Amino acid sequence: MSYADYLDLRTLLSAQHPLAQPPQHDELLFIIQHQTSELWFKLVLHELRSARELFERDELQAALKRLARVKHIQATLTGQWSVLATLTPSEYSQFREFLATSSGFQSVQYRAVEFLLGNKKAEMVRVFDREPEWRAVLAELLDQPSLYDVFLQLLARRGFAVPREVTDRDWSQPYTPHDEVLQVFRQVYADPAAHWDIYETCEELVDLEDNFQQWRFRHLKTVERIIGTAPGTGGSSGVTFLRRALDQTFFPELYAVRGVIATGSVERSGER
Ligand code: HEM
Ligand SMILES: N[C@@H](CC(=O)c1ccccc1NC=O)C(=O)O
Repeated sequence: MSYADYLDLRTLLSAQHPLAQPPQHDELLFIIQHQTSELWFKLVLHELRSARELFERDELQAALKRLARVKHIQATLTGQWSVLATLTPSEYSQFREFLATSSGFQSVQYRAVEFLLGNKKAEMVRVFDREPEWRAVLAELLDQPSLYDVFLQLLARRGFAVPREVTDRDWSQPYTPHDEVLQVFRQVYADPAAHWDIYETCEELVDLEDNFQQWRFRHLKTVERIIGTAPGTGGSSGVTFLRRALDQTFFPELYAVRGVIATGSVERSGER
């Protein structure tokens, strides 16, 4: 077996099909930027699914190893935006019309990562009505607990007061924050040494979300410099839509607890 056989390079390297007529030099960059992102999304999914299973089996250290790898992949994905940022508005406008109404909305792997991390949006499954295998993958993930859901179940098994409505619920629904969960994290963050592995896992999850937000931010800023405030090919408002995504959080109580710790028991003396 050769290098090319093992890696199936004939398939991989013949999968770039620029559409612009006359051909445009920069379309290959656009295609490869997306394809490499999709390859990394594939590995992120593989690692996150495994991390979720390890949480279910109470194998926290092994799960953390998976998350550490995901964080490095995210850093690569975020760094990669600088390659696409070399695409100027003039260059992009040479082939944008050939993309028609296709858009990142239709990335099944991206949506799968969002679902696994807990951003459940049932309506996004319908995007894949005409691609039944992909629709099935997403429908299955929609109905399964997210990484955060299984982490909260693990905390309940460890004896923390995580309410029943959190550990046993309709997983297809978006997660809603609970004060009881915030109190659990308050306990953990008030005495890290007493709950070290849990504390470490919480911080890994925050890193993961932080990295995800950095990817979103670089997407937004790259899009802004290439198409400004033009609406997206997928029918959204474009950068306004992308900016709103930055307000979303996968792990609400892990962010809320920071305010609690920062303020401690000190009463605030009026807002300014
Ligand atoms: C010139 C480059 C790019 C532009 C102008 C652009 C623009 C946009 C816009 C405007 C949207 C909102 C949906 C729409 O109305 O189309 C969007 C969504 C999206 N884009 Fe891009 N994008 C670019 C490159 C990329 C790349 C390289 C990726 C990597 C895979 C990507 C992944 C996504 C994803 C996953 C979404 C859905 C986000 C969500 O639903 O929150 N985009 N993009
Ligand atoms: N939404 C982009 C088009 C775009 O970026 C795109 C088009 C086809 C396949 C992937 C894409 N990437 C991310 O949205 C635009 O409005 O120009």
